[in-house]
Amino acid sequence: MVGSAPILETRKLTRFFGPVRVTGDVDFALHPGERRAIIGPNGAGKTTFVNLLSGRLAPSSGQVLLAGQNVTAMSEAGRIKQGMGRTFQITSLFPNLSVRKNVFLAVAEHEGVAWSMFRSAAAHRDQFERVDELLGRVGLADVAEVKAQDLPYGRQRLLEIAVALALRPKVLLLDEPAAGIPTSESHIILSILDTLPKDIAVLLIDHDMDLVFRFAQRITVLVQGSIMVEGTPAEIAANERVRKIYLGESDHAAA
Ligand SMILES: Nc1ncnc2c1ncn2[C@@H]1O[C@H](COP(=O)(O)OP(=O)(O)OP(=O)(O)O)[C@@H](O)[C@H]1O
Repeated sequence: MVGSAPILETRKLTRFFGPVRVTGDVDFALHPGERRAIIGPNGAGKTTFVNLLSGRLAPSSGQVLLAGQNVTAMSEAGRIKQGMGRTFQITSLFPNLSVRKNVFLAVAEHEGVAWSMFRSAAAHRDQFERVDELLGRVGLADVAEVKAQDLPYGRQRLLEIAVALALRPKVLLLDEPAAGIPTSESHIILSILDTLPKDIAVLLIDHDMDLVFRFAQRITVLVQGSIMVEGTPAEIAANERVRKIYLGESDHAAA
């Protein structure tokens, strides 16, 4: 990773809401295949930062670069086409369609294949194989025919990951994939994250510190919209300022 060009980068990225600076002068770089987490106290600006990366929000100033290309003015849809994958806290699934159909539509969209009721199954064989592979990867093969809306919330989050992967992202932004999942089950998310293709850079935001510290190779700590410190999980766990400001008294010795 050292020496490789960043796949995702921000330069002096800044966002105001009215008079309040919620993101301030953020210089950030994520490298191909990296496993990174962003942590910070409530209101630190984590979700705003991800929204600026994905194009959901426009910055007040500064730049976002994806694979070296300045995408600051590009729409969210445009960035997805360029390889910026994302899961959403608010689900973006088709609730009435089956798990399999949700993933199929994403695969077909990515490959530019128009879905037709009148097409033979054989014509879609490659897409069906890809759908099966993705369902297996996120552990949803056994519920492939269940409607998305009938899945427990945690498994809907897994389906979102499958849909995001169907678009073959270079970068995957995961905003609270473990939200709504009991802490005792967050290891399921971790094991899915472990199976993600190694060439995809993954940026995780989550409040589950066990998940964050087990997942990340590096952690970026955001405080009041700016990067306070970056480092390995061991460095962050040992950082006095982080412990005081964010982790408090709890001990998250890097697992
Ligand atoms: N659309 C908006 N309009 C005005 N203020 C906003 C808006 N969105 C977020 N904020 C403010 O920006 C700050 C950062 O919010 P953000 O949701 O990005 O933080 P966060 O670190 O993701 O918080 P949490 O950990 O609680 O999810 C907060 O003070 C929030 O109230």
